[in-house]
Amino acid sequence: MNEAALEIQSLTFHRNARTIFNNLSFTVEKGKFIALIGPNGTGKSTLLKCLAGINRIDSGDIKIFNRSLRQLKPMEIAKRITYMPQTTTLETNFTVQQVVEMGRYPHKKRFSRWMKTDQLAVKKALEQVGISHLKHRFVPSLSGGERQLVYLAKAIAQETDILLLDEPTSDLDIYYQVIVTDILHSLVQEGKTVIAAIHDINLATRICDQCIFLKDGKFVAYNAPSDALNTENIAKTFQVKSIIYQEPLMKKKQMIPFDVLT
Ligand SMILES: Nc1ncnc2c1ncn2[C@@H]1O[C@H](COP(=O)(O)OP(=O)(O)OP(=O)(O)O)[C@@H](O)[C@H]1O
Repeated sequence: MNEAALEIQSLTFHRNARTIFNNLSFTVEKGKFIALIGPNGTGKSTLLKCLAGINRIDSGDIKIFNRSLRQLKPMEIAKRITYMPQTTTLETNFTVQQVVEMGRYPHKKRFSRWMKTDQLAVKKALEQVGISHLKHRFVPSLSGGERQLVYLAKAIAQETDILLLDEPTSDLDIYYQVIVTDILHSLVQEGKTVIAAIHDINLATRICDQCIFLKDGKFVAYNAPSDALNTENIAKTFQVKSIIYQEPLMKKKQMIPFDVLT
């Protein structure tokens, strides 16, 4: 097993007196791509926000590369973890370039100068995501999919070891789904750890190293997709009947939902 990028020990989190997670423990290996799969309202975004230090957990501990989040200041966390939210509606009138530059803020001291490394990181992220041509556009003028790419570029420009992405492909057409999937793969190849909430089960299980099926704050499965993707886990997680088949060209399991369980 690789070094642990994240160790979650007995995580408990309540919201408005409701328990979202109770004593949840798991480990994420460095350099793995984890897909977080589960129904609406089951806690995927909440979990990502806990891991990013945005949601303060009630008890337990989250360690990133062996250091507890509790010991780290927000700027220190932001040098190690990028969190890309699900909602990409930014009303403020920033250009694409300015938003991607915000990814560099954790690396800057107050009043410190903009360095060549910052400029290069922004340029590289814009190019990698394929949105250099949009850099002077104002973000509110972009389509939903274009905005999602801007936020991904910002996350990449932050140059962290761990990326937590909430629905990074939900607004994208199939062309950009493939582009973004390739980008995420190359980040993982570089040794980065990616956890992404993804609703498209076939996409998620095709591209990840391991997937978490989450239901009401509990793990139904945390395994390689070839093991985790089965009719029982789909039924337990989504209350849906499904057919699982082996796609012959990619040799990956895929799923067709066909009825709800009553
Ligand atoms: N700020 C908030 N205040 C109160 N309740 C919240 C808040 N954010 C989320 N919740 C509730 O916490 C639960 C988990 O929400 P969360 O957003 O984590 O679900 P999710 O699995 O990401 O769902 P989706 O797939 O719909 O995005 C839901 O019942 C949601 O209504």
